[in-house]
Amino acid sequence: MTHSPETAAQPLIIAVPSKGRLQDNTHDFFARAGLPVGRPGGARNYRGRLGRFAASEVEIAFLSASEIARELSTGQAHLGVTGLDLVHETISQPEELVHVVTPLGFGFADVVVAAPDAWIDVSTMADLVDVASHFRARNGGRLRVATKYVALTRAFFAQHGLSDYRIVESAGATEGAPAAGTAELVVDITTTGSTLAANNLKVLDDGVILKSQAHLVASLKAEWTPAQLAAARVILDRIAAEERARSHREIRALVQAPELTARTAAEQFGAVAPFGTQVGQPLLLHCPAARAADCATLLRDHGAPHVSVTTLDYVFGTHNPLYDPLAARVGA
Ligand SMILES: Nc1ncnc2c1ncn2[C@@H]1O[C@H](COP(=O)(O)OP(=O)(O)OP(=O)(O)O)[C@@H](O)[C@H]1O
Ligand SMILES: O=P(O)(O)OC[C@H]1O[C@H](OP(=O)(O)OP(=O)(O)O)[C@H](O)[C@@H]1O
Ligand SMILES: [Mg+2]
Repeated sequence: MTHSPETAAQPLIIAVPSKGRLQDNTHDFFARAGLPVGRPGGARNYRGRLGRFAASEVEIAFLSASEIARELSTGQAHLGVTGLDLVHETISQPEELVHVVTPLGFGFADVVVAAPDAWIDVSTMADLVDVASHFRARNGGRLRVATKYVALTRAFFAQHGLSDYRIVESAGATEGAPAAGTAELVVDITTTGSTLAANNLKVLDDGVILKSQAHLVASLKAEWTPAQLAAARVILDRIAAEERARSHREIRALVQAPELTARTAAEQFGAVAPFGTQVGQPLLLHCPAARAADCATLLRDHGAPHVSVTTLDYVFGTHNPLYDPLAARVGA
């Protein structure tokens, strides 16, 4: 079959961070799902491949985390890895433009409001509202807030009834602004808190605007062809299978009444018996990892002389908890 240029297959485009702290974790995340990110031509090449997909099926776009949020909102990428903070900062109506597929368990950071330690009377947003009006009366100008999270700051301050302030856009070294005399307050991201502490700043008690981590995010603005959806399904299947495997343990034991034991393990620990139960055959359970040891004890109490607990690589099921909601939202 020949294709005219208009009908030639368009690949599924996945945007991944090309630098910064999300990059390595993103590559590890795809590799765990058996889908290594390939970058032929090295770090200067801005297009790559995923796993064994042909270039005509899946294309990787290497971008910065904030560009990824933007490309998802305009539909230039179908899927992308970026921080939730950037999704909310960059996209004005995230619920309408993107679908959050799953959190990824890395890139944790809080977007916070911080004030100088020396402001001993200020520990809440309400205190800040008080200070803001006095500040204006005393200094003539408005309280200045250094940040690159302009949209998040505006929305959060409005929510707390704080309007007497001015934003000073800051691209880097934001925490240095108060000491440098260019702002009184800071809205920035913090992970360990050491940068804030080093700059004699404190987070307000109710000053956490957003708790962020890296997420896999899908675009609702992109055009989703059947082929692109099919590729997304394979990818999300692998990711879901790996996630389920990582969060569960396989437990095996010979018990006298497997049916009863399986039911008890389900009730107490949320374990499932994916292959059913049969008297005289070892009972095989998949149990949430955190409860696996307790579940093993239960099996011993139910007469098992020996219980083995192992890790899993992949667990594929009929339902795909990641793909199904996406398909529903893009109307597939
Ligand atoms: N300690 C941290 N400091 C900054 N960002 C962090 C931290 N921990 C996690 N992140 C996340 O990393 C993402 C930002 O990544 P990165 O700095 O690479 O992107 P960028 O802001 O687009 O690039 P640039 O900083 O060059 O403008 C955000 O989602 C942020 O929440
Ligand atoms: O709470 P902490 O663990 O101290 O981390 C927070 C700091 O880390 C980031 O800066 P980064 O070092 O990435 O420099 P950047 O401003 O150039 O992004 C961020 O902008 C904060 O300044
Ligand atoms: Mg940065």
